[in-house]
Amino acid sequence: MSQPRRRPAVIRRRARSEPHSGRSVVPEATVARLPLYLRVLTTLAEGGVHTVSSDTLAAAAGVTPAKVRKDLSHLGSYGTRGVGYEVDVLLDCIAAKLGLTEDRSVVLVGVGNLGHALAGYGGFHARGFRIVALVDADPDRVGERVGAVIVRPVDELERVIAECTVTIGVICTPAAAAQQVCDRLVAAGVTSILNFAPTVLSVPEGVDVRKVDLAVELQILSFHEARKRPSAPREGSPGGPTLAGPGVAVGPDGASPHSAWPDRARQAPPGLPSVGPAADGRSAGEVPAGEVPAGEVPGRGGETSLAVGADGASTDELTPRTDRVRTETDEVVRVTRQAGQTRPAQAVRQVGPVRESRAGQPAPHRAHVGEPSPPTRGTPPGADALLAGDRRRGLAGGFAQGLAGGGVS
Ligand SMILES: NC(=O)c1ccc[n+]([C@@H]2O[C@H](COP(=O)([O-])OP(=O)(O)OC[C@H]3O[C@@H](n4cnc5c(N)ncnc54)[C@H](O)[C@@H]3O)[C@@H](O)[C@H]2O)c1
Repeated sequence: MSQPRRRPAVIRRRARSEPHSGRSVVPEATVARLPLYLRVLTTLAEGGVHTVSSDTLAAAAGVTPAKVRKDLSHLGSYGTRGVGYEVDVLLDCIAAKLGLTEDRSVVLVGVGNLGHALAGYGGFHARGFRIVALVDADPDRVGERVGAVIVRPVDELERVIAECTVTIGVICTPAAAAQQVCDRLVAAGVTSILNFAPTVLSVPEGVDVRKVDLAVELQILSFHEARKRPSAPREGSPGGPTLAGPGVAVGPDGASPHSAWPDRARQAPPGLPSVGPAADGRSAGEVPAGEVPAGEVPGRGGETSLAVGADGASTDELTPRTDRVRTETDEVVRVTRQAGQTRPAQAVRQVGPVRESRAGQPAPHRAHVGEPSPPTRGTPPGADALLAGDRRRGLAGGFAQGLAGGGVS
């Protein structure tokens, strides 16, 4: 079954040119941030903005300007001093690097609660991913229509993959069935798997697996909640965790690796893994000993501050950086003031206090209506307004809506 290719207008237009031809290795952490830049750039391009500074791009993506410049240098894109990056060119580069100049066909296995929500989410198509087939083992589900796709029996998995030239499989089955489903996907030619089942999959070399676990994300948030509001250990819970200090939970053996960071020392013990992906998209292994662990920001008094990402749903965008919160707030304040609105603070959801800049200095500016905001250096006219608007829309979280209601946003 061959479907006509449909790309988002902006990316489709970009596909004509191919400015990036390099085959250099791009670090995984950079790859993880490229989709963030792509989303920002797409918004800018759709709004008719031609250039963007690294400062503006960084603020919108939730990373530092230095990180933006470094990331983009891996693509051979250096921008122009005083001008910034050409939005069109950069969009081309990133789309090409991510392989988004062609549509990717996806098969989803396990059309239960989660599978339904994912299959019904329209945002994947807009980003170049078509769920071309839905497969389930339950005869009662077979024949059901979800969006434009009809659920097929799992017996047809191999045939579906061959028919639709599927290269990406999404597993939404119970954990017990996931490995077997994975094996079948791989045997049928699928080389990339997105696994939602709470189990570790074993795959041969050449097959990539990404795991999504929202419960893990909640647990990480819980970790920070516990640090913000340390509570006394529950009495009478033998074997349960005890508190060795403010927010530092250790197991009965005193050696829980994920929670053994001293609250104020702000240093990851050498050799211990991070509890989650680093704020800048690096994997745990990339955070050198001595650097602030994922989910933490340096600050006085052991404070931790978290900013929910622009779409409220992405792991990579859960960026615990005080300066990002402040920057976004400032931009939203400025834009909403221009628009004559009076309640800009609603546009930023912030978990935890924001008291300091990353350098540990008192914050020069807090967002209050009527307060002047600092100018953003090198920002082309319209870019900030566009991005602030995007962030406001993003807070509604199309993906989250899809998950909650199974609807298409
Ligand atoms: N990663 C996350 O953040 C996250 C969030 C929610 C649920 N989950 C996981 O996603 C999975 C699905 O959760 P759910 O609530 O949708 O469950 P569900 O029971 O509603 O749906 C599971 C579906 O898989 C089908 N299935 C079972 N075995 C199969 C097989 N061998 N081949 C094909 N289909 C098969 C079932 O018929 C059912 O339709 C579970 O493993 C759950 O733990 C993960």
